[in-house]
Amino acid sequence: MSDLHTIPLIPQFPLYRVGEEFARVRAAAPLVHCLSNEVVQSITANVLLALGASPAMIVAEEEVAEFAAMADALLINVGTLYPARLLAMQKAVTAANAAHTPWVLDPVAAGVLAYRTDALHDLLLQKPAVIRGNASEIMALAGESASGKGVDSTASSVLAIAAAQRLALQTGAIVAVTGEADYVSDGVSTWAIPWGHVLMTRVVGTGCALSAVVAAFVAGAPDKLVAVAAACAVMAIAGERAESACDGPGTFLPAFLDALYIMQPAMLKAVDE
Ligand SMILES: Nc1ncnc2c1ncn2[C@@H]1O[C@H](COP(=O)(O)OP(=O)(O)O)[C@@H](O)[C@H]1O
Ligand SMILES: Cc1ncsc1CCOP(=O)(O)O
Repeated sequence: MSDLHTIPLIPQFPLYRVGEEFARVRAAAPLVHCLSNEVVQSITANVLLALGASPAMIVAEEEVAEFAAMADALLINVGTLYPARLLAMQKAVTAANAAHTPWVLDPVAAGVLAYRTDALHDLLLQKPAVIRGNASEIMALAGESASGKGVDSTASSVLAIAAAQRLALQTGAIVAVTGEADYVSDGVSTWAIPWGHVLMTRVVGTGCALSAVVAAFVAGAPDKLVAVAAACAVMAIAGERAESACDGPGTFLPAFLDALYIMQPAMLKAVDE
């Protein structure tokens, strides 16, 4: 585990680049094939729609390969994993790789349960473009003896920076570790995304929806590291704005969707200049 005294200084991702990436995604309106968990389907689809992307939850073993090849990006989230779903995921990933469709892995509760942890290690061999998880999940995948509290992290993201960098080098994926601040790394360069609000952890699915947004941003991206950092920033900034317009978790969710919908790429540029 990293030691607080050895945490490197990580540069903050510039807001003007968030604006540029957001403009690219809004213009492209990417089609995102989501094989997510059964808890977060609705918030995931709504977040993608509010942003301007097109979600499709195509999950049947008979259909996933065909759809992964026509989508702009694929999301694999193991939150509610069972054998039939895992088989569909493996077929979707194989087809995505053959069609050069980038895919994102959300390793929900990695390290907590043996079945999903074994499945995740197999999926890692299939070259995800991005891995997005909380600190416990990223540390577990990087080989540390970390374990979350079910689907939640028991560690701070700042303590998982080294694990994220190592996992990126091991897999060739961009790794995003999220929490109080988000850190995005390709193993060589690392960006910090300092925005967000703790209320985002009091409604289910913000992390899972973020992984879907990461998939939307990575579709056709000229620079995947920049795309993933921008995706994290857009969600975190929307979280801050929603918090100031709500009373608690019940009103946070609609305020969050509104914040994503209202957000304009040009506004993000202007704040930084
Ligand atoms: N303590 C916090 N303060 C501010 N933002 C947070 C905090 N915890 C999580 N977030 C934000 O919530 C979103 C989901 O992250 P996280 O809770 O780490 O994912 P997961 O749901 O997979 O555990 C991210 O955009 C992150 O920036
Ligand atoms: C509660 C729960 N149980 C299995 S998957 C899941 C959703 C986790 O969503 P998130 O980590 O984004 O809050």
